[in-house]
Amino acid sequence: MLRTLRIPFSATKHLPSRCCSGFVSRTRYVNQLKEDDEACLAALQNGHVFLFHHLRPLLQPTKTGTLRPAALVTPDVQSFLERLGSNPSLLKESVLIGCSEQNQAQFCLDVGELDQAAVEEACTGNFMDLGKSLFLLTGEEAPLLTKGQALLRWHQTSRFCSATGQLTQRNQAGSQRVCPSNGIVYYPKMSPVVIVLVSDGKQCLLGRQSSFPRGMYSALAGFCDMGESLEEALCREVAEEVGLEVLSISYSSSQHWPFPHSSFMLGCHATVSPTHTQLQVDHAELEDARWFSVEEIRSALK
Ligand SMILES: NC(=O)c1ccc[n+]([C@@H]2O[C@H](COP(=O)([O-])OP(=O)(O)OC[C@H]3O[C@@H](n4cnc5c(N)ncnc54)[C@H](O)[C@@H]3O)[C@@H](O)[C@H]2O)c1
Ligand SMILES: [Mg+2]
Repeated sequence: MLRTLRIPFSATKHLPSRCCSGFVSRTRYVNQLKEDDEACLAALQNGHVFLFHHLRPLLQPTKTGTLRPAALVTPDVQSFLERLGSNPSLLKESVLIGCSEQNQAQFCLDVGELDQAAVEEACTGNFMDLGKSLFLLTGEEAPLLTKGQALLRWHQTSRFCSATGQLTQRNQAGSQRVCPSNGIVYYPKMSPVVIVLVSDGKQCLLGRQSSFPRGMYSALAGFCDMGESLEEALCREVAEEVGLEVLSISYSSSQHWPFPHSSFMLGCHATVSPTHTQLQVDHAELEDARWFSVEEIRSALK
């Protein structure tokens, strides 16, 4: 059986935004801050901080009536933290998420230990569910919040060494945690997931899980198993979920997906033989799977 992985040139359209020549220097600056705790602490003093409350980001209204993530300057954050009687070292729990085009380091901080309403009043904003926020934000701002939430969640749920049970210590950037007794270094974890639009040349295959909102169908998806290639995971998932054999694969693009934990979604197209399209749906995984014509997809997207 022929199974090929083709990376089309169009994948370049998904490269990160690099509108000015500072991309390399910003990238290296962020990398340096991950390595150097003192430099990272100094950058925090002059940086921008995005606040979360129990992993829900703070959004502020703009003059045009839209919402934006609140990029607060550190002295302002420090002063209202003091005013609200927070632990003085709370600011140091910020995690580094990037660097703006104005060369300002960007951090996230979860202030879940403080009274939510008091923080919202001090910052003239509201903490919102991340899933809902993503429908309200522009493409450029949403990834900052998903990255920040994922990193904050990882620190909140990965505090102990799985070999010794001891509390691990994070570096200032929050890019790793180290066990003080055996030196094991832990890095933020993502699970690779393949998501695939299967086609027989005329129709495409979509499925739905019983947990999806009514009427929603999506491309097939599944977690990669240990030791599998992307291609192997894709062929296994399609075989498991709908009982079809894939003939060819092309990679499309990738995306970090924060729900329910951090997944690294690898988007692909795949073809099956137009003479072997009979589905055998595994109802333990999918409530339904169906072939859809181009016209049906067009009218659903409208
Ligand atoms: N169409 C879709 O299903 C769709 C669309 C968009 C995003 N996603 C995301 O893709 C991810 C995977 O999709 P799925 O649920 O269909 O996967 P799946 O088909 O692999 O089935 C999920 C099951 O796989 C097992 N599993 C194996 N490795 C796992 C891991 N690292 N983490 C959690 N469970 C693991 C668990 O038993 C789990 O119940 C989900 O997180 C989902 O949010 C899926
Ligand atoms: Mg699945």
